[in-house]
Amino acid sequence: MHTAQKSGLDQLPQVTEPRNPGMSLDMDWVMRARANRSAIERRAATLPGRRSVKKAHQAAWLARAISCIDLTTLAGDDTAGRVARLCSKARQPVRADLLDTIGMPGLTVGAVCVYHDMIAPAVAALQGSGIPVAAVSTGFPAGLSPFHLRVAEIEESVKAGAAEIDIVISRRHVLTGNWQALYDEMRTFRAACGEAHVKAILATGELGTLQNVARASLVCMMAGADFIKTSTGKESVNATLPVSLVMMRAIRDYHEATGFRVGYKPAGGISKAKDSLTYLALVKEELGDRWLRPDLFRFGASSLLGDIERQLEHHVTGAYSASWRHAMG
Ligand SMILES: O=C[C@H](O)COP(=O)(O)O
Repeated sequence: MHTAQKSGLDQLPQVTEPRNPGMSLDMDWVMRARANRSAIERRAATLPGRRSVKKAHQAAWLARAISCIDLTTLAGDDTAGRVARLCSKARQPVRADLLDTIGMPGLTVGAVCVYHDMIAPAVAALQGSGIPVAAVSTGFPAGLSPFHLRVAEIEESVKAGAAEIDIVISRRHVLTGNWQALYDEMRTFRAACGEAHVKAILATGELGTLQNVARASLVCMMAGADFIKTSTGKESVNATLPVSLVMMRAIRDYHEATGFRVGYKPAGGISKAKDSLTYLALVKEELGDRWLRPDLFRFGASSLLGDIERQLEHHVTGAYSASWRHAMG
């Protein structure tokens, strides 16, 4: 039997999901959304210690994690050369012989995520690979530039070849409870994206409460987000398990009520293979197997791939290599 089947993971043929069209803003639903912090934190605390993925199946789960990575570089000193190197890594994330051994030849990451000016080199370097380029947008990371420029930035990035746009929401709309303003903003961003898929970055570390996270998640989905994403990677607190529980449950509620599946992207500070397994197990438990695919789940991460590669190498060869051998860009 194939490694992936034995592991409890299904194979990865393309599945096409109808895009979330959004709906009108339902304020009753938004205000009903609550988050019981102590219950959520208790549940989150039990997750990392659990052996939800058996050792023999880890290679298949780690390979799945790779397929869901938005391989990211968002640094002020990014260059076309660094992005090109990152894109070769995206095309072949792990040594070919390791992938053959675990029965996953041709595995790639989910997308490459860059700033606007790096879209062109990324598109050129990924040509023919089928790997989409995602661009952070709308005045990332703070989202405080003039609104018309934020909208224009989306349009420019789509024109430059980005197939996915990671927008940042205005945190102040959440902090002041101005849900209509958040909805209108997100609606406009979604429209500017056109065919490109839009990920709504909530910057959860700046939203104050888990209840705000639950409400902002719902409002962004109502406004047509294809994905909701935790963080920019630049806040002082980025992806966490409690926040992930709240956002996944909002996604589940939205699916139950509307029939549309919205994707989930934890981002920022996820750098260890074992953490990626915890997240995948949580997705499986909270949302189900359908979400364990790159069209509905991504890790936003700049250094996770290096650790997963080391763990896979260890799995296959029994030895760890030095981390410098797994440079990203
Ligand atoms: O969206 C992706 C994040 O910016 C990456 O954060 P990271 O560098 O902590 O992995």
